[in-house]
Amino acid sequence: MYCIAFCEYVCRRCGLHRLEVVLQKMGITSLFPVQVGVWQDTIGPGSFERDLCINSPTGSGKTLAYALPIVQMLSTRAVRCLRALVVLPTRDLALQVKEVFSAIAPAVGLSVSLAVGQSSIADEISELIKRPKLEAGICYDPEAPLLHLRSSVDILVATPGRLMDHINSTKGFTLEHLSYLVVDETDRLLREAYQSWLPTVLQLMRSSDGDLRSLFPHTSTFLPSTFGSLKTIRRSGVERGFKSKAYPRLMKMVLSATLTQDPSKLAQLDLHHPLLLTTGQRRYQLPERLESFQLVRLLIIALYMWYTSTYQVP
Ligand SMILES: Nc1ncnc2c1ncn2[C@@H]1O[C@H](COP(=O)(O)OP(=O)(O)OP(=O)(O)O)[C@@H](O)[C@H]1O
Repeated sequence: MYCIAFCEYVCRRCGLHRLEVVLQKMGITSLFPVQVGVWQDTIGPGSFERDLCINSPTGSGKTLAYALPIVQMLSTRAVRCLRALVVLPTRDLALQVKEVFSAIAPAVGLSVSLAVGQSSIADEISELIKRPKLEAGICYDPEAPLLHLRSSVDILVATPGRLMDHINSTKGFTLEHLSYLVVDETDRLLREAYQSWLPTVLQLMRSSDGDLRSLFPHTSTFLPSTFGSLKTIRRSGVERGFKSKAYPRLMKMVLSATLTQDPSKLAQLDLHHPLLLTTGQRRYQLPERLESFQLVRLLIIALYMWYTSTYQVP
């Protein structure tokens, strides 16, 4: 047990060093405030225990803020499967984010892919799904190939429409091992439903195989489990469910330059004890006079407590 923890610690340190080298090559010598904030809340003791809502202006470095901790956390993964999904509303934004991941992830042996509209879905499938090499004398049944299909990527950057295409029709494409979900440009993605991608993704990650069958009766994507007996242990936290049974939890990060504070909209994301990180100017500020009032009120309370304890007022 301690041995595994120690090996993991050593691997993480190596991964961190490799990431530092890559960042230096990219000309990044220090982290922007949002990147420091997210790193502190995701790496280290208690990491990823809460979902994060990040509200930070355009150009403040949000992409690297989530890319760095995700790549660092996945750097010790033993088996390749789809563990992180980043969703963006447009193809151009997805391309930009994919470039950032592609710049850092290979340094720790992770592979990144893109799923966006206006590009060949066949090319995407061949990049996303690994087919087994046919060995001499072994003939796989083409009608039952799912046991042999595996993800060739660890991280996928996608737009909602193409993501839904893969969910509905790409054999071997599964979200069952997902540990991190990033919803970038959240406001925009929540405004437009895009084929109900969000409830679908959330449902897929919660459901048992039985539920999936009823949800997608026409697809064979999930049947049988692509990885046979392999079960993902999402180590970034557990939730207590029915009868306090613990089950692994997906970590979510939602970001925007103008993040909605409307609880009914945020509720769609099903966030777990969300923590709001905000940089730049505060969106809502107390009027100056109200802050002075708050200070005076605290002084009055302190004086009252001192008076009642000193003179033992009943
Ligand atoms: N720590 C850093 N040091 C120097 N440059 C950085 C750092 N982090 C990010 N950058 C650069 O800052 C620019 C803006 O970063 P990024 O696109 O991630 O911002 P953003 O907050 O995601 O903006 P948007 O809201 O437009 O998506 C990029 O060119 C990126 O390479």
